[in-house]
Amino acid sequence: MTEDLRQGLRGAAADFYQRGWMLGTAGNLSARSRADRFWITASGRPKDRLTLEDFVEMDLTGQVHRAPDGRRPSAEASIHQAIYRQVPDAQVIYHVHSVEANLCGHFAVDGLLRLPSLEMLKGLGVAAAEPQVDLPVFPNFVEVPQIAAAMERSFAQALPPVPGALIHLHGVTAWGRDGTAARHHLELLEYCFRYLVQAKLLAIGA
Ligand SMILES: CSC[C@@H](O)[C@@H](O)C(=O)COP(=O)(O)O
Ligand SMILES: [Zn+2]
Repeated sequence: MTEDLRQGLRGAAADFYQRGWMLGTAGNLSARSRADRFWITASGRPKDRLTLEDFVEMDLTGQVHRAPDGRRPSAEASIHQAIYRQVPDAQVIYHVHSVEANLCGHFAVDGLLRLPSLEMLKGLGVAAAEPQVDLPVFPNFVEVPQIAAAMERSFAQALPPVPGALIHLHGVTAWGRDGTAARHHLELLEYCFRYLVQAKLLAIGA
């Protein structure tokens, strides 16, 4: 069972690497193994060639339970902890660094990125003819636990309108009730980012 979780994350990482979202070891992926524990990619590993030894099991307080060969958890594990603590439905979390996600950070106003008003947002849980959805954008503090704390404070007040968030000039994080849902959410957000960049190039409103 836990091997299945890690195999699922390996497959997702290889796929996201091919799309250019996890180059140069960028990004981190995790999956809950039980309510208060999750497997997460070890820090600094190449995401196109992860092995089963490239995952660390830890809990929601940050304590490491299994670390093959002394692997260290992702440097951004505190962000995963914060999301798992605040979003009970989140079973899988994907954090990637795409060019478009980082370009879109420049379009944010007061920490919010207005997503394009597309029917596809239905796949992110927003069913409206012309959806008006703002994605939260968090500052990229040098100390990662500060990013995690900002997210946790925000999510404790209200969860984002869609299952994802941006970190400014850093990357996007999306989650779901399983690997398939998390992947769909990430793909839909990335589609929105590409749309927004194209719309800006064409100088049209989104
Ligand atoms: C390519 S450097 C990117 C890292 O600083 C970080 O943002 C990242 O996403 C990967 O960190 P990691 O510790 O490997 O999980
Ligand atoms: Zn990152």
